[in-house]
Amino acid sequence: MVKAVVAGAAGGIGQPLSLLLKLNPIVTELSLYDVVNAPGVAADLSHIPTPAQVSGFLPNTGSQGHKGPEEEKRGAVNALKGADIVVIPAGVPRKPGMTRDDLFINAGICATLAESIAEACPKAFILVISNPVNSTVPVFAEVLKKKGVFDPKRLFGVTTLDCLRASTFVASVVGEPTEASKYVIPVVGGHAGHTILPLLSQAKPSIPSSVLKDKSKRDALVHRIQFGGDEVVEAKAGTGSATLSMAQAGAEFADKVMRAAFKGETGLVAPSYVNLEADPSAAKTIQQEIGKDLAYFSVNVELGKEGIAKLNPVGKIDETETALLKKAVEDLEPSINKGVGFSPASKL
Ligand SMILES: NC(=O)C1=CN([C@@H]2O[C@H](COP(=O)(O)OP(=O)(O)OC[C@H]3O[C@@H](n4cnc5c(N)ncnc54)[C@H](O)[C@@H]3O)[C@@H](O)[C@H]2O)C=CC1
Ligand SMILES: O=C([O-])CC(=O)C(=O)O
Repeated sequence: MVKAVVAGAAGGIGQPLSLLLKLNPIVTELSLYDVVNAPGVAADLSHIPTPAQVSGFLPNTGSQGHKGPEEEKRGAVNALKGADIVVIPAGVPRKPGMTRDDLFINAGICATLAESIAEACPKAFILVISNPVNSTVPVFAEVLKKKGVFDPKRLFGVTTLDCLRASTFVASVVGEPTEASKYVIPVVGGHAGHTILPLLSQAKPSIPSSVLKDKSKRDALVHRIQFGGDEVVEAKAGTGSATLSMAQAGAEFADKVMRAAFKGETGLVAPSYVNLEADPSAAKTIQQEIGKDLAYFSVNVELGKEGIAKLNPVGKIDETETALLKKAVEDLEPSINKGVGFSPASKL
């Protein structure tokens, strides 16, 4: 029996993500939480004949009529009770002209949800989608630490959309647009602009040197992967950011985490933005590779029964990537510090 929770389930990502989790046969219970409309989304999905039994929760569930921070937490705790995996796309998306860092207002939402998780399901795998991921993952970790339940092996920043974009854009540039899914490109670093570092030199199958050695082609490709989110934000012209591709990305990553944890599948590897303490000996190697003692970084993660089984080193990178890595680390550090230093309004 596997209980999955989506927090932010009524939103642009939350709805299609909840649909995809409803279609995943590993999930037997699907609990949807949002500050609006979660019961409606739950009623809708509940008519699909798959194993997952669906329910929806609002902040004031269990104590009608009040919607203060305490009520919000109570509703979330009801939704989260006994969860095995929690996927979190709760929070405000970007509008044109904004950076992900401008979404730091989501830190408060994340801190409140982290408190509820600490109380309701401290052992759950936590998959953070809410931006800015580079800071919200540290926010989750700090709250969980204060509550004495932090397990770095169970906390994941979801960066899968960067990998999907890398596959799609690489396939298009090499002239194989219909073969996108065969390209696997590790994307390391973080999830914002220059912190997104696609390791094109490690692509499988490898990218032809006619692309890799052509500076303008390669720079354009890297830029498109790093700033792919902006393309969608601009195309949506003020109505939001990537939702459908993100739902697919979130569902793919959640599926891998669940297959490793609950089905015992081995050899499942995917990049994710994690606290490097999840694998202390690998952390040292990674920090040496990146030239800085960052506490968080996205690397290829080997998934297992307890979440993170092993962190893979960045590995061999070429000269172009070495320069990109320097910039990624520079930009990532302040975002991590901002998340670590965040003080939620409520007393933890
Ligand atoms: N990690 C990634 O690769 C990506 C992350 N995102 C981020 O995901 C987040 C959500 O994006 P969208 O779904 O497009 O936004 P949206 O505005 O459509 O949906 C967000 C949902 O969160 C809910 N919400 C707000 N406060 C809440 C709380 N305290 N508890 C539970 N739910 C709450 C809202 O009611 C809404 O239904 C944004 O921060 C966005 O930047 C978006 C795309 C990719
Ligand atoms: O660009 C945004 O704000 C949403 C996001 O993280 C992405 O699409 O990668």
